[in-house]
Amino acid sequence: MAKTSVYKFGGASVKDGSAVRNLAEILRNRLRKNMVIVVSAMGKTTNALESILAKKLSGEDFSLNCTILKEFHQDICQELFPAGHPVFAHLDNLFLQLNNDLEKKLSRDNYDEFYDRIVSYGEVISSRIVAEYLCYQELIILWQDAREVIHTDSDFRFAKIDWEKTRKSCQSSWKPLLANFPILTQGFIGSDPKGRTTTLGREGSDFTAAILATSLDAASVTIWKDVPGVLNADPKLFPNTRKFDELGYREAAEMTYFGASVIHPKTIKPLANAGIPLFVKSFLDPEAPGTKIHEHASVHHVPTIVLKKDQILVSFKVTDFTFIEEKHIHSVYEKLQSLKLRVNMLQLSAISISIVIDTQLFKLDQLISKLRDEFEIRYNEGLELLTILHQQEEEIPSLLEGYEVLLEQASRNTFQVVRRKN
Ligand SMILES: Nc1ncnc2c1ncn2[C@@H]1O[C@H](COP(=O)(O)OP(=O)(O)O)[C@@H](O)[C@H]1O
Ligand SMILES: N[C@@H](CC(=O)OP(=O)(O)O)C(=O)O
Repeated sequence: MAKTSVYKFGGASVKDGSAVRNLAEILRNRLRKNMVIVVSAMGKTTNALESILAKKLSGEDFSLNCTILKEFHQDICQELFPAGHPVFAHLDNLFLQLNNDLEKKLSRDNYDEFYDRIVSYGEVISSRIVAEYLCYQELIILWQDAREVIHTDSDFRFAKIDWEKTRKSCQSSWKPLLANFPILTQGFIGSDPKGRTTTLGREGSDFTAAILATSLDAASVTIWKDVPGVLNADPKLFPNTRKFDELGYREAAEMTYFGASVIHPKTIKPLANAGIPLFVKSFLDPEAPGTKIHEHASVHHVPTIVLKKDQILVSFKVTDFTFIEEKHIHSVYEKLQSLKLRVNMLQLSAISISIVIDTQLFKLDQLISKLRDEFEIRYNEGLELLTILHQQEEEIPSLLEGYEVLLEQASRNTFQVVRRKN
């Protein structure tokens, strides 16, 4: 039997009617049985659902947001389907369910579980529309709910995969189906042991593609993006970028670790372990080769820039005239871990620990309240973390022009700076 291949289409590739049409054209000559297509929510739907949740939490009226979101999807359907097509009833139904779920009680205590339930609608709605459109185009595909095979723990918003159970479900439920049909499913979502919806972390659909690929022993994964492949910087932020024709798993993982948002950071590891190549290709130029990420890529030393926005620099200063010791670091890391906060950069001085973290709702307040008895805490918000791999000294000043530097760190291969616009 031919090996499975996995395609992933993110939000940008299904952001409007013509994007969905383009997706169908990409699949027209490529779709075959044994293929899994993973789709994300359409455009910025997840952000829109997050805004609805924020309004609900603060007791504001969010009905207009829901109407706008429904109209956004309805407009896409009107562009793709004739009046009276069953997709319109599906859409009505899903928005009815979403509104019912939004009626339920939300507090800071059940926020994460509630969040997962609500934001999952983005992927469910998108996958319904895309599946209906493909079938309407006679590209026959089976719609499957990812929550039936992607098993996780109950760590809502950052759920961890139960790899064994996921593999079993993929092999027993989906493998037989794939022998006859391609499957279309959702990225980003899974279910916990009680069957409750979980999510894998923002932008987690790339990771879903990797989970399904390893669980189905796939031959390859292709993620379709609005860029020609993996470049040496985000082309939306930096001019004169260069595309990598190939990258080693390790290099790609390093780029994503520092924040290159083109691939979700958890995607590479399972693929590397299983030796499954990852192709990053452009949905705007599907015939172009893109970037191949695999084991035997030749090593390069091209300077590579990664920019992470919305960063907070927090400094913890000891107040009792002692110096920083292991116990201080341990204490800070323990609290960070309990809040599921990842450190993007760390710097130690004799009397302080400085960390850089992502901006996340409520988290800074919680961190400060947990540590304010031990340390004098200062923080700066609205910062950017700039990482340059294989830096060339002469190019650094131009990247810092017009910025104030708050923290800087360099090793032989990596230069990092926390900066703020002047
Ligand atoms: N090194 C990089 N190479 C290519 N694209 C990058 C890089 N770093 C960041 N990006 C950004 O990643 C975007 C594609 O990823 P993303 O928006 O998450 O896709 P999707 O949500 O459609 O899956 C590009 O539009 C680009 O702005
Ligand atoms: N829709 C989710 C999951 C995702 O991965 O989306 P995208 O493939 O558009 O990055 C998010 O926005 O976080």
